Amino acid sequence: MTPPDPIIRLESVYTAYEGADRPTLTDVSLAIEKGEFVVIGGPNGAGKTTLLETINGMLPITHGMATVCGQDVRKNGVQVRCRVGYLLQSFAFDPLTPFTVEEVVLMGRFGTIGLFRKPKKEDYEAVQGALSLLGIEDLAARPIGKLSGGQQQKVLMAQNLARNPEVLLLDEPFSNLDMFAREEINRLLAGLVGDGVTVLIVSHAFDDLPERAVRVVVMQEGTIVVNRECSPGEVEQVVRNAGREALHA
Ligand SMILES: Nc1ncnc2c1ncn2[C@@H]1O[C@H](COP(=O)(O)OP(=O)(O)OP(=O)(O)O)[C@@H](O)[C@H]1O
Repeated sequence: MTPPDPIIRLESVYTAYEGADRPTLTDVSLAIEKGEFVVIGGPNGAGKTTLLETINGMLPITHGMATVCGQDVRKNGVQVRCRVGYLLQSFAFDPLTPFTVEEVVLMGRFGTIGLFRKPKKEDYEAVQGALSLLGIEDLAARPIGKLSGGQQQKVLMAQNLARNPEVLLLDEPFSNLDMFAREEINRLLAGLVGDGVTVLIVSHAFDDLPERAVRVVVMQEGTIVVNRECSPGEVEQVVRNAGREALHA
């Protein structure tokens, strides 16, 4: 039997921001299997967010090939984004944003519901399920803009989970969270990976990763310099070693 295709496959990908005179990602190749937990490290400006945006079909790929969930990212970005959850780095709502928490989480279902269609019972059930996974049912009726940064981050996580993503891209998801919330989200992520969801997480803090084998990817200057499996306890050392080697190169 032939093994299944990787759920994420990049082959010699170059990505450029609009108006930039040179590509931000250069010659990036990566194959991620379904259900892997991938930690992406590397210094500020190395291209970690750019890598997530590329996988999510948000940036023009100027060279190379990228498929996610079996879809060509260059041609079918919208279809890719329906199957991928993406938690943005340090996103904050305007205090006057006119939506409740429940409405913001329901927005995660829009790709499934379709434009101008009414949400169905199953959409509301998915919203309740996501709120309960994050332990924020009590916030459902609150205006999103009036919540704390950590609460907003949990709501955005719930929004992503409400769409039942096959791939979850998380850009520094712990930045606003207290230690208890971090532990809870980690348990949640371990459960999702156990259910076959593929998780990619950009982080600068590696102290409380789920207890399972992970793939660590280290980026520097727009390219991948390390890509290997290890235990969660080894991740920080792998990232540090890559940084030291770059300094002495
Ligand atoms: N919208 C943009 N337009 C042009 N260049 C950008 C844009 N966003 C990021 N860049 C550039 O792309 C490079 C990679 O940025 P990116 O945000 O991917 O880094 P990062 O590794 O996620 O950094 P950090 O750890 O600071 O979040 C940087 O040199 C940055 O200046």
